Amino acid sequence: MKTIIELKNISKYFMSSRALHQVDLSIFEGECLGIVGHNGAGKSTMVNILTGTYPPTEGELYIDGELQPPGYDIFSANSQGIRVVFQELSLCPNLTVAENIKVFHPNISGFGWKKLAREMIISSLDEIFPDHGIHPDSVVSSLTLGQRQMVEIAKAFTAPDKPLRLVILDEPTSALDHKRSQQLIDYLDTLREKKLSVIYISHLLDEVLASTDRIVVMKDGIKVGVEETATSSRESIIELMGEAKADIAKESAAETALASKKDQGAAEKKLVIEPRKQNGEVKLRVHEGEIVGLTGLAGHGQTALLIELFDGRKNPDYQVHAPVTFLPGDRQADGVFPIWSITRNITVQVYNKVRKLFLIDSAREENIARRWRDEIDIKAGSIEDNILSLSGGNQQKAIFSRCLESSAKIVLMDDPTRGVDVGTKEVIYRRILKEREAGRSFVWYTTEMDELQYCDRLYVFKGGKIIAELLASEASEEDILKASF
Ligand SMILES: Nc1ncnc2c1ncn2[C@@H]1O[C@H](COP(=O)(O)OP(=O)(O)OP(=O)(O)O)[C@@H](O)[C@H]1O
Repeated sequence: MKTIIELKNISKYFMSSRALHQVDLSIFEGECLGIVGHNGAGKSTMVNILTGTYPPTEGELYIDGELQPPGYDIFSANSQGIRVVFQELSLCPNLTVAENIKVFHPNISGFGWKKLAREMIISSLDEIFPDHGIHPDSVVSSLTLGQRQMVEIAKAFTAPDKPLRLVILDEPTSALDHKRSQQLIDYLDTLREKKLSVIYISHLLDEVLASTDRIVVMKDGIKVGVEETATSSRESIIELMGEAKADIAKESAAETALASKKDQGAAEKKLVIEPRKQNGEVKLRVHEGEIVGLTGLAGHGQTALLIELFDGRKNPDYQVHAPVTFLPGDRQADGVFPIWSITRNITVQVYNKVRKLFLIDSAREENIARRWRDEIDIKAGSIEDNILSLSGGNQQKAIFSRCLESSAKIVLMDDPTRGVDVGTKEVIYRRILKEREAGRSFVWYTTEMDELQYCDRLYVFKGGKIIAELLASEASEEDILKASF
């Protein structure tokens, strides 16, 4: 197979923190290459070096056998047909979808630019996500997170000037539901014939196994293995990522079995969320010590309901009888406080715990942050570093810690494990189950079918309304999909 891009002996340091160490990697023409690894393993850093966002501290990058000079940057990468869809989406929220295409392709100009930009994005969306329902004149901020992710992906595949060589997708399905994720995987399958190479980075190992030809496994900035997908398995990948995590994954099966038996008895428990009026429609009810899952196709009102429940003023339909906390789905827009440290991001909701008279006691703050860092493995140089120095998945863990540290009795979660690695997810699930035992209630919207097995009851959404209530222990994936349509 023809090698189109090669990384040789690449290392990257941020001050004294090592993100990549002596990594060699070849990318073949027309292949779909998976990259997996725990949070902070160095996947995004590798992408940033490939796309010229950062220069490597040492090492060489070859494209078509030619060594790239020290000034290799995002423009050089773009001009050689290398594109990326970053984990944190990059569309301008105040512009329309078509205007974003114009910003991305400045060469589209003249009187007809708008028509051209509209056609370009719609034909790409139609090809990847049939029946997507996105209008090119919609302002991006009015789209759901999933729709923005679809636009971002479709945008990467538009190429008015030069042919594409490599498209890098970093966690492309993190806000997409099952149907849209499958559409993307089907589309990637068609690219081999066009000799377009793809790098697919994801913590969803089943998706990586379904879409790639080879899988590179990263651990602590080092490439620890390359597997042929055809002979690889979920277990062998987890093993390469670290044995401890493989053990955790095995234990989780037992936890899951325990979780699925937990719905009994809920009826006798106190209701903490209940509808104000019953008008014949299915309405959400949440009991003390219960995990309620919200499901259905993405963007059908699940996030909107969580926001309504969080903000009492927007909530005409429900009575909430206990304090709530909210774990937002859009990490960059609503989750992190970007100028604060990791510690302050974790403790911002619990000033009562860190206050000493009228001052904040930084030792107390640090104790809380350290406890969470150790429990859910937040990979940070120092917990006093800025939150943005963390990898995406580690930022997500900090936000999760913030919510669970609060004393709120009800935790509203919008896709809480988005971008979190497979080992830590299991730790998070166990923590949620433990909190439920202690009487906490969770309302959990997830785009991952697997996570629904941790819930007691499920509500399926369609067109902004709840259309079905299912008992999690009795509902199969098929039942949920049937109800969604
Ligand atoms: N701008 C930065 N400043 C300081 N450290 C950074 C910066 N960017 C990344 N790092 C560090 O480099 C390491 C690798 O991060 P990277 O984002 O590549 O991980 P990742 O494998 O993509 O993780 P995730 O799965 O969470 O996205 C992490 O320890 C991270 O904290």
